[in-house]
Amino acid sequence: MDSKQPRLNDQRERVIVIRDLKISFGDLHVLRGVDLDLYQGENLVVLGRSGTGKSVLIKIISGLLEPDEGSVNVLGQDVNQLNSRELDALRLKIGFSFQSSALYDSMTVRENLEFPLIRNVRNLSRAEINKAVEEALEDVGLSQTINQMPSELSGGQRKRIGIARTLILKPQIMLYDEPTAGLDPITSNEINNLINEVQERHNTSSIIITHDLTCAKTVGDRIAMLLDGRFERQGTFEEIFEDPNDERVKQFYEYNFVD
Ligand SMILES: Nc1ncnc2c1ncn2[C@@H]1O[C@H](COP(=O)(O)OP(=O)(O)OP(=O)(O)O)[C@@H](O)[C@H]1O
Repeated sequence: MDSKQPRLNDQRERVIVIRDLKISFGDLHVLRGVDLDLYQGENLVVLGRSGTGKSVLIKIISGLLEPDEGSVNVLGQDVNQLNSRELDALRLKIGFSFQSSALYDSMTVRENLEFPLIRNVRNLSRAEINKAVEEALEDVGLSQTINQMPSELSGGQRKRIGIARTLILKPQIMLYDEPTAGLDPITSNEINNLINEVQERHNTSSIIITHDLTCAKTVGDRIAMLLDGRFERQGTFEEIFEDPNDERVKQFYEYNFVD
């Protein structure tokens, strides 16, 4: 399988800028000086073994956790300086696709998609809501499921609907936490393609956290590997994995299967 041709924006506008980020829990120094840039329109894959602090990083970016040191700027705003109302407004511009973001089983697909709209956007007409739901379903290629219940859908379809529910608020940044976890290779491939389609259609900037190197290779314009609390290695998939001498990188590669 070929790697993705990196899609790098000429103007290189940055939507996330993180500098010297540090956080510890007691004696556990999780992030020890993280520097990271996310450029407009790119897919950045964050790789790292379990417990290296990937979820902590996402929580800091979204203002759910405060770092001990360092700066986090998201869409031009210093996250640590925002009050709770400003943070809520910023979070509406970020789409979270988490493993735990399950659909409501008692609601149809349509109702699941309407839910974030009705809760977060005031004064929408019925026609506007219908249009937004239809567009979001088209985005994920599942228009025909609009009146179905989540229990009638496959795991991959549910995942796509979950992503549609996030896209309906037209986020500028997408954060995908292990998007292919628990999915078979064919369904994983569909989700990887969807991540690329979302990027192309909406020019969204995304961080994709994954252990899955096939996912990293398929969706990543750039890969950042979290090692010992820092992004010591950043680059294209080939750049990251071409150095056979770095034992930690090698171990990670050998742990996975990439065709
Ligand atoms: N609120 C907290 N209080 C104490 N320790 C925490 C807290 N949040 C995270 N940790 C610890 O920080 C470390 C990093 O956790 P994190 O969830 O970010 O790992 P991860 O890289 O996302 O792992 P995985 O790939 O398994 O999800 C872990 O050792 C975890 O126990």
